[in-house]
Amino acid sequence: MQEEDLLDVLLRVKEEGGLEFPITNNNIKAIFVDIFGGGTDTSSVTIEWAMTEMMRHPIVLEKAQSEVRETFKGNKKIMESDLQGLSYLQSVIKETLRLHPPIPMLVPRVCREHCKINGYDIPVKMKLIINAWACSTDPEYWDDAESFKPERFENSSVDFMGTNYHFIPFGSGRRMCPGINFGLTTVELFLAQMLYYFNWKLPDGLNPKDVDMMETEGAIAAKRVHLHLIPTSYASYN
Ligand code: HEM
Repeated sequence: MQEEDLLDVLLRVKEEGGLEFPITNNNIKAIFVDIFGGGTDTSSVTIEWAMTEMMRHPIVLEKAQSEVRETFKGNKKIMESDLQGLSYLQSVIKETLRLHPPIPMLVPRVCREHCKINGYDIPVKMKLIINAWACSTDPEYWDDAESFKPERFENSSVDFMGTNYHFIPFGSGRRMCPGINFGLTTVELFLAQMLYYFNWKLPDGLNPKDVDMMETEGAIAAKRVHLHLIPTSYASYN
Protein backbone atom coordinates (compact mmCIF):
# COMPACT_ATOMS: atom_id res chain seq x y z
CA MET A 1 0.00 0.00 0.00
CA GLN A 2 1.16 3.52 -0.79
CA GLU A 3 2.29 5.57 2.21
CA GLU A 4 0.05 8.47 3.21
CA ASP A 5 1.44 11.95 2.78
CA LEU A 6 0.39 14.94 4.89
CA LEU A 7 -2.50 15.89 2.59
CA ASP A 8 -3.84 12.30 2.71
CA VAL A 9 -3.71 12.38 6.52
CA LEU A 10 -5.52 15.72 6.80
CA LEU A 11 -8.23 14.65 4.33
CA ARG A 12 -8.67 11.34 6.15
CA VAL A 13 -8.99 13.07 9.55
CA LYS A 14 -11.49 15.49 8.03
CA GLU A 15 -13.57 12.61 6.55
CA GLU A 16 -13.47 10.57 9.78
CA GLY A 17 -15.05 13.54 11.60
CA GLY A 18 -15.80 13.38 15.33
CA LEU A 19 -13.51 16.30 16.19
CA GLU A 20 -14.50 19.02 18.62
CA PHE A 21 -13.38 21.52 15.97
CA PRO A 22 -13.96 19.92 12.55
CA ILE A 23 -11.28 20.48 9.90
CA THR A 24 -12.49 22.25 6.77
CA ASN A 25 -10.98 22.38 3.29
CA ASN A 26 -10.07 25.98 4.02
CA ASN A 27 -8.12 24.91 7.11
CA ILE A 28 -6.24 22.36 5.03
CA LYS A 29 -5.44 24.96 2.38
CA ALA A 30 -4.23 27.38 5.10
CA ILE A 31 -1.93 24.71 6.54
CA PHE A 32 -0.33 24.19 3.13
CA VAL A 33 0.06 27.92 2.53
CA ASP A 34 1.81 28.08 5.95
CA ILE A 35 4.08 25.16 5.15
CA PHE A 36 5.09 26.50 1.76
CA GLY A 37 5.38 30.06 3.08
CA GLY A 38 7.40 29.08 6.16
CA GLY A 39 9.40 26.26 4.69
CA THR A 40 10.72 27.17 1.25
CA ASP A 41 12.63 30.48 1.37
CA THR A 42 13.99 29.83 4.87
CA SER A 43 15.62 26.54 3.83
CA SER A 44 16.89 27.71 0.43
CA VAL A 45 18.32 30.92 1.90
CA THR A 46 20.17 28.90 4.56
CA ILE A 47 21.65 26.64 1.88
CA GLU A 48 22.82 29.62 -0.18
CA TRP A 49 24.43 31.35 2.83
CA ALA A 50 26.10 28.11 3.93
CA MET A 51 27.63 27.58 0.47
CA THR A 52 28.65 31.26 0.37
CA GLU A 53 30.41 31.08 3.73
CA MET A 54 32.15 27.83 2.78
CA MET A 55 33.37 29.37 -0.50
CA ARG A 56 34.72 32.32 1.50
CA HIS A 57 36.41 29.93 3.93
CA PRO A 58 38.10 27.24 1.81
CA ILE A 59 39.46 25.41 4.88
CA VAL A 60 35.92 24.99 6.21
CA LEU A 61 34.74 23.79 2.79
CA GLU A 62 37.57 21.25 2.64
CA LYS A 63 36.86 19.97 6.15
CA ALA A 64 33.10 19.63 5.55
CA GLN A 65 33.68 17.97 2.17
CA SER A 66 36.19 15.49 3.62
CA GLU A 67 33.73 14.57 6.37
CA VAL A 68 30.91 13.94 3.88
CA ARG A 69 33.13 12.00 1.43
CA GLU A 70 34.66 9.90 4.19
CA THR A 71 31.22 9.12 5.69
CA PHE A 72 29.63 8.12 2.38
CA LYS A 73 32.69 6.57 0.72
CA GLY A 74 31.57 4.24 -2.09
CA ASN A 75 27.86 5.17 -1.84
CA LYS A 76 26.09 6.12 -5.05
CA LYS A 77 23.25 7.85 -3.24
CA ILE A 78 22.93 9.77 -0.01
CA MET A 79 19.56 9.20 1.61
CA GLU A 80 17.94 11.13 4.43
CA SER A 81 18.16 8.03 6.61
CA ASP A 82 21.98 8.06 6.22
CA LEU A 83 22.38 11.51 7.71
CA GLN A 84 24.11 10.73 10.95
CA GLY A 85 27.46 11.68 12.24
CA LEU A 86 28.04 14.68 9.98
CA SER A 87 28.93 16.69 13.05
CA TYR A 88 31.15 19.21 11.31
CA LEU A 89 28.54 19.91 8.63
CA GLN A 90 26.01 20.41 11.43
CA SER A 91 28.35 22.97 13.01
CA VAL A 92 28.64 24.70 9.62
CA ILE A 93 24.83 24.92 9.45
CA LYS A 94 24.61 26.28 13.02
CA GLU A 95 27.28 28.88 12.32
CA THR A 96 25.45 29.86 9.11
CA LEU A 97 22.19 30.30 11.05
CA ARG A 98 24.04 32.32 13.70
CA LEU A 99 25.40 34.87 11.21
CA HIS A 100 22.52 34.70 8.72
CA PRO A 101 19.26 33.84 10.48
CA PRO A 102 16.78 33.76 7.56
CA ILE A 103 14.09 35.56 9.62
CA PRO A 104 16.34 37.94 11.57
CA MET A 105 13.49 39.79 13.31
CA LEU A 106 11.35 36.72 14.13
CA VAL A 107 7.55 37.10 14.18
CA PRO A 108 6.26 40.15 16.13
CA ARG A 109 4.93 39.59 19.67
CA VAL A 110 2.41 41.45 21.80
CA CYS A 111 3.26 42.06 25.46
CA ARG A 112 0.85 40.25 27.83
CA GLU A 113 2.10 41.74 31.09
CA HIS A 114 3.60 45.08 31.93
CA CYS A 115 7.37 44.75 32.30
CA LYS A 116 10.55 46.78 32.45
CA ILE A 117 13.54 46.02 30.23
CA ASN A 118 16.78 47.98 30.54
CA GLY A 119 14.85 50.82 32.18
CA TYR A 120 12.17 50.95 29.48
CA ASP A 121 8.53 50.41 30.48
CA ILE A 122 6.80 47.95 28.16
CA PRO A 123 3.03 48.28 28.57
CA VAL A 124 0.47 45.54 27.99
CA LYS A 125 -0.44 45.06 24.28
CA MET A 126 2.77 46.75 23.09
CA LYS A 127 4.04 45.14 19.88
CA LEU A 128 7.59 43.87 20.27
CA ILE A 129 10.08 42.82 17.65
CA ILE A 130 12.95 40.58 18.68
CA ASN A 131 16.17 40.91 16.75
CA ALA A 132 17.49 37.34 16.64
CA TRP A 133 20.44 38.42 14.51
CA ALA A 134 21.56 40.96 17.13
CA CYS A 135 21.37 38.21 19.80
CA SER A 136 23.47 35.76 17.81
CA THR A 137 26.14 38.31 16.93
CA ASP A 138 26.36 40.01 20.34
CA PRO A 139 30.05 40.20 21.34
CA GLU A 140 29.02 39.89 24.98
CA TYR A 141 28.01 36.29 24.30
CA TRP A 142 30.16 35.29 21.32
CA ASP A 143 33.94 35.45 20.91
CA ASP A 144 34.99 37.02 17.65
CA ALA A 145 31.27 37.36 17.01
CA GLU A 146 31.40 38.44 13.37
CA SER A 147 33.75 35.70 12.15
CA PHE A 148 32.50 32.51 10.55
CA LYS A 149 33.91 29.75 12.79
CA PRO A 150 31.90 26.49 12.84
CA GLU A 151 34.45 25.12 15.34
CA ARG A 152 32.86 27.29 18.05
CA PHE A 153 29.98 24.76 18.15
CA GLU A 154 32.22 21.70 18.55
CA ASN A 155 32.02 20.47 22.14
CA SER A 156 29.50 23.22 22.89
CA SER A 157 26.06 22.67 24.37
CA VAL A 158 24.60 25.80 22.74
CA ASP A 159 21.74 24.84 20.44
CA PHE A 160 18.86 26.51 18.63
CA MET A 161 15.97 24.79 20.39
CA GLY A 162 14.75 28.09 21.83
CA THR A 163 16.19 28.13 25.34
CA ASN A 164 19.61 29.65 24.61
CA TYR A 165 18.36 33.16 23.97
CA HIS A 166 21.59 34.30 22.36
CA PHE A 167 20.95 31.80 19.53
CA ILE A 168 17.32 31.71 18.36
CA PRO A 169 17.28 31.34 14.54
CA PHE A 170 14.07 29.27 14.87
CA GLY A 171 12.54 31.61 17.43
CA SER A 172 11.40 30.58 20.87
CA GLY A 173 8.25 29.88 22.85
CA ARG A 174 4.85 28.79 21.63
CA ARG A 175 5.25 30.41 18.18
CA MET A 176 8.65 28.85 17.61
CA CYS A 177 9.20 27.32 14.17
CA PRO A 178 7.28 24.02 13.97
CA GLY A 179 9.30 23.00 10.89
CA ILE A 180 12.69 22.92 12.62
CA ASN A 181 13.44 19.23 12.00
CA PHE A 182 12.08 19.30 8.47
CA GLY A 183 14.09 22.47 7.70
CA LEU A 184 17.35 21.19 9.18
CA THR A 185 17.10 17.83 7.43
CA THR A 186 16.38 19.51 4.08
CA VAL A 187 19.37 21.83 4.48
CA GLU A 188 21.72 19.08 5.67
CA LEU A 189 20.73 16.60 2.96
CA PHE A 190 21.04 19.18 0.21
CA LEU A 191 24.45 20.40 1.41
CA ALA A 192 25.75 16.85 1.94
CA GLN A 193 24.79 15.98 -1.63
CA MET A 194 26.34 19.15 -3.08
CA LEU A 195 29.59 18.50 -1.22
CA TYR A 196 29.67 14.80 -2.03
CA TYR A 197 28.97 14.81 -5.76
CA PHE A 198 30.72 18.04 -6.84
CA ASN A 199 33.83 20.15 -6.41
CA TRP A 200 33.06 23.87 -6.39
CA LYS A 201 34.86 26.93 -7.74
CA LEU A 202 34.09 30.65 -7.85
CA PRO A 203 33.75 31.96 -11.43
CA ASP A 204 36.34 34.09 -13.27
CA GLY A 205 38.99 33.70 -10.58
CA LEU A 206 36.84 35.71 -8.15
CA ASN A 207 38.64 36.13 -4.83
CA PRO A 208 36.65 34.53 -1.96
CA LYS A 209 36.93 37.82 -0.04
CA ASP A 210 35.13 39.65 -2.86
CA VAL A 211 31.93 37.58 -2.78
CA ASP A 212 28.99 39.98 -2.28
CA MET A 213 27.58 39.53 1.25
CA MET A 214 24.77 42.10 1.13
CA GLU A 215 21.30 41.02 2.18
CA THR A 216 17.91 41.80 0.69
CA GLU A 217 15.49 43.93 2.68
CA GLY A 218 12.31 42.38 4.03
CA ALA A 219 11.22 39.65 6.40
CA ILE A 220 13.65 37.12 4.89
CA ALA A 221 17.35 37.98 4.78
CA ALA A 222 18.30 36.43 1.45
CA LYS A 223 21.48 37.08 -0.48
CA ARG A 224 21.07 40.25 -2.54
CA VAL A 225 23.21 38.86 -5.37
CA HIS A 226 22.79 35.13 -5.88
CA LEU A 227 25.88 33.00 -5.46
CA HIS A 228 27.32 31.81 -8.77
CA LEU A 229 29.54 28.74 -8.64
CA ILE A 230 31.10 26.33 -11.08
CA PRO A 231 30.57 22.67 -10.20
CA THR A 232 32.71 19.84 -11.50
CA SER A 233 31.69 16.26 -10.98
CA TYR A 234 33.64 14.39 -8.31
CA ALA A 235 34.34 11.13 -10.07
CA SER A 236 35.35 8.99 -7.11
CA TYR A 237 31.84 8.51 -5.77
CA ASN A 238 31.02 5.84 -8.36
C1 HEM B 1 16.24 26.52 8.05
C2 HEM B 1 14.93 26.49 7.99
C3 HEM B 1 13.99 27.33 8.82
C4 HEM B 1 14.23 28.42 9.62
C5 HEM B 1 15.57 29.07 9.96
C6 HEM B 1 12.95 28.83 10.17
C7 HEM B 1 12.77 29.90 11.05
C8 HEM B 1 11.55 30.28 11.56
C9 HEM B 1 11.36 31.37 12.49
C10 HEM B 1 12.46 32.27 13.04
C11 HEM B 1 10.04 31.45 12.76
C12 HEM B 1 9.38 32.45 13.74
C13 HEM B 1 9.48 31.89 15.13
C14 HEM B 1 9.29 32.90 16.24
O1 HEM B 1 8.99 34.07 15.97
O2 HEM B 1 9.45 32.51 17.42
C15 HEM B 1 9.37 30.42 12.01
C16 HEM B 1 8.01 30.18 12.03
C17 HEM B 1 7.38 29.23 11.27
N1 HEM B 1 7.98 28.27 10.49
FE1 HEM B 1 9.97 28.07 10.17
N2 HEM B 1 11.96 28.01 9.68
C18 HEM B 1 12.55 27.07 8.86
C19 HEM B 1 11.93 26.03 8.20
C20 HEM B 1 10.58 25.78 8.23
C21 HEM B 1 9.92 24.68 7.55
C22 HEM B 1 10.64 23.62 6.72
C23 HEM B 1 8.58 24.80 7.79
C24 HEM B 1 7.42 23.93 7.36
C25 HEM B 1 7.54 22.81 6.70
C26 HEM B 1 8.39 25.97 8.62
C27 HEM B 1 7.18 26.43 9.05
C28 HEM B 1 7.00 27.51 9.90
C29 HEM B 1 5.70 27.99 10.34
C30 HEM B 1 4.33 27.41 9.93
C31 HEM B 1 5.94 29.06 11.20
C32 HEM B 1 4.90 29.93 11.95
C33 HEM B 1 4.64 29.34 13.32
C34 HEM B 1 3.68 30.19 14.14
O3 HEM B 1 3.53 31.38 13.86
O4 HEM B 1 3.09 29.65 15.09
N3 HEM B 1 9.62 26.54 8.87
N4 HEM B 1 10.30 29.72 11.29
